[in-house]
Amino acid sequence: MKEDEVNRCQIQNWYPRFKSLTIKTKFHKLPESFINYLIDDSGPFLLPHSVTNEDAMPNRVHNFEEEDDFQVPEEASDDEPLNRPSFPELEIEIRESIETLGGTIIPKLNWSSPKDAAWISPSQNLSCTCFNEIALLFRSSDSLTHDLFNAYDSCSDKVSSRPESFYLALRKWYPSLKPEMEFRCFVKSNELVGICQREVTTFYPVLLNEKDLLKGLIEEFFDDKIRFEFESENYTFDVYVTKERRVKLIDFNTWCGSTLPLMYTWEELEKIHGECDELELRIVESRLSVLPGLKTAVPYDYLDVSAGSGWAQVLKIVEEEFQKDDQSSDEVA
Ligand SMILES: Nc1ncnc2c1ncn2[C@@H]1O[C@H](COP(=O)(O)OP(=O)(O)OP(=O)(O)O)[C@@H](O)[C@H]1O
Repeated sequence: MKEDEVNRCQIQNWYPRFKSLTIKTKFHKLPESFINYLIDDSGPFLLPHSVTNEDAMPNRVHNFEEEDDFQVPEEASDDEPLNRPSFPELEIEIRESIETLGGTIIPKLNWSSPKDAAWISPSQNLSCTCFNEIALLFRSSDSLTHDLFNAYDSCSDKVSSRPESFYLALRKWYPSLKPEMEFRCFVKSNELVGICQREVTTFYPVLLNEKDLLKGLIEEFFDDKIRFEFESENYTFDVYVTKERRVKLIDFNTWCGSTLPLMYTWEELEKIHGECDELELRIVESRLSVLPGLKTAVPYDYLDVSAGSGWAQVLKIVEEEFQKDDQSSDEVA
């Protein structure tokens, strides 16, 4: 892979050309002081001081002394006051953009969203209404370390350790996107060689009936809108199919590198020849064939403790072993 191919997948680069096909997005070039704040591991984690009085964690205790039963530990009082970072200009510009996008957004850096950090947000998802919520998600995300440090690691012509500039992309938030309607599409030598379900941890029966229809819609979208417009030969893109059967572009990603092939393997995709082989839309065909999640990478089997599950069987064996041990220790005693 070449650096150019990686660069084309940065949202601030592809967005202007594909604006009409994707989610409305606003961009802010990030000052290096904010990038340093994101990567600084030296002290305690502090949210920026908000000049607009917006708070990422409204329910947390702000002033411990106001708590009825709070006693100041001696060593804690030495730490005050904490020097909180502040980015007043950026915060105000972001507030304006969020307002024009309807009040709620999902944030992204050049390539990635902080998708692994949703658990820390009070909403438990990636929606944000203010700068401090964005800062909280970004500081808590490991996905963003790809953008900050490793974006060019798979490049054969690597000279850059990071992009020249970082951008914050604010995308209008759609609360009712259905995960089963998101698909990843694989393009090799300008041919669409594979499509698959993006959320692979769940079986969606509806997809069994709609597979052919969805494949046709996505293929047509690729032929009409993407194939001759995106400059790379090998890449992936994610789409969402609306209930009106319109295909919306979510994102471009590289071929291989840090992009997950989801229900395929890269070896398998390399062998498909777009012109000869029939295009396949691969879905989870039954409850038994779900795959580990992207966010936690914990296999479903690990979480499933219901009767008859893998865990139930392991626990049964362990219990039997304990019983045997008990019996033999009884015998010894
Ligand atoms: N505007 C939006 N409103 C609501 N949810 C969204 C929106 N945009 C994206 N999402 C959800 O967030 C997820 C991650 O978004 P996105 O693809 O932009 O992140 P990413 O970091 O580039 O992910 P990947 O690296 O897997 O492509 C999407 O799969 C989708 O479920």
